[in-house]
Amino acid sequence: MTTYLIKGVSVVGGAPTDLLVRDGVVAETGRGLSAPGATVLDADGLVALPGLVDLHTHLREPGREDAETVETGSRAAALGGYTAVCAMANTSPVADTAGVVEQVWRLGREAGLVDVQPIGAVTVGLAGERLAELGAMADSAARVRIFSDDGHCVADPKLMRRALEYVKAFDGIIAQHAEEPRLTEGAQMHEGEVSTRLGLTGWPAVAEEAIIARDVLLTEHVGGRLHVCHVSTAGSVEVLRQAKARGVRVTAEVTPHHLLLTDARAETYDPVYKVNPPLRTATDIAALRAALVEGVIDIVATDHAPHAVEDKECEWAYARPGMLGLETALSIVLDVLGPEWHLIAERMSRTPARIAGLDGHGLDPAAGVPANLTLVDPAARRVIEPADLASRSRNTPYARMTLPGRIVATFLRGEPTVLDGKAVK
Ligand SMILES: NC(=O)N[C@@H](CC(=O)O)C(=O)O
Ligand SMILES: [Zn+2]
Ligand SMILES: [Zn+2]
Repeated sequence: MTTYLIKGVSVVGGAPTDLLVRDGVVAETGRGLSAPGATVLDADGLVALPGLVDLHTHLREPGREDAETVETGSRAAALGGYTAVCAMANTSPVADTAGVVEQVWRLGREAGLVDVQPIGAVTVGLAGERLAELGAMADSAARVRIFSDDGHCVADPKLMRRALEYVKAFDGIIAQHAEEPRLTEGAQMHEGEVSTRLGLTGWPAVAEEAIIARDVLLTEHVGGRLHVCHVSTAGSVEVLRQAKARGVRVTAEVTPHHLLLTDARAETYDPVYKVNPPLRTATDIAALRAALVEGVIDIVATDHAPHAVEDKECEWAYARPGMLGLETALSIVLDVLGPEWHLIAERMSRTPARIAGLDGHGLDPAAGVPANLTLVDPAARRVIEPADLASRSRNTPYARMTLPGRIVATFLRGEPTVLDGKAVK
């Protein structure tokens, strides 16, 4: 195993120091370190962050390997500065058994680019009718702790209650895709001024807010743990704020795209902007940004949702919802929050690692800590070229935009997965 001496790096925005990475851990830190035989990386001007952790990634394997695989998605993640991702269950077959979650977990190990932690489905086939084998998935080699029917809402309140209750036995979490299905039948975009003008069926904010309100009450009632996926409205923020003030064990995520893009993008009729929940208004964006700073929203999660060309380059109404996120997330957050390194580390690494219970992740680089870290060049600016992305899909909403920040290197347990901005394998 190669030893690396990272020279002159700012650890989470602090004064420049050196990091000696040896045998999978940060062996030493301090100024003017020397280590004969070590590979020296000049990190002048770079910022070291704990490796990013994504609580919401679609890797599409098994079933849609034409859109992404565990390996290609893992490479995209490493290039984005991630060292761990949680893989959503809406694959084909659905990850609703110990067998499927173990397969995804094993594929992640084989790729060896990030730690892939499978999320299990809440209901069999995501059909919302009966609970999947939650206990068997928890006991499997994949040790599943987060369960989600993401892509679908667990709409039946009785099932949701039973799921929240069941996973308490192993301190599990239900991650909800909050969308009241009756309120979003045929929905194409955010319900508001723009949808009215374009004549597209609207997805009202209340369809999200009503489910979150119901679920925090259910969670409070059973004493469970709830995580709310891709929060997108100002009203949802208020529901979460009240729930947290009462001490309900609820956490929430926001995606980079919901922090930056508005429903006005739909005016282009380019389905690259079609996503679930839909892009909202500037007022929602302002509330989401403030909530992220404040901590009412705990984390940024990408909801990286690769789709094959034929599922995206078609008429808006027929296009699948979802957009890529892993390779651009840090740049968008940097653009939105500015170089607030502690906040970025908190919202993109420490807290998601803690929620998911990922040992060895989310820890600031310090002596004795597993070397899961990423080096960022905050001064760099780059133009996003879809063809250059490592993802197998091309559905980025940031094509040809110039974004701040570049991932220079990523280390997983002391082994580089990215060096000089390029994937190592
Ligand atoms: N976000 C999306 O628009 N799509 C996701 C599903 C989901 O996150 O709900 C997908 O799997 O493509
Ligand atoms: Zn979802
Ligand atoms: Zn998703």
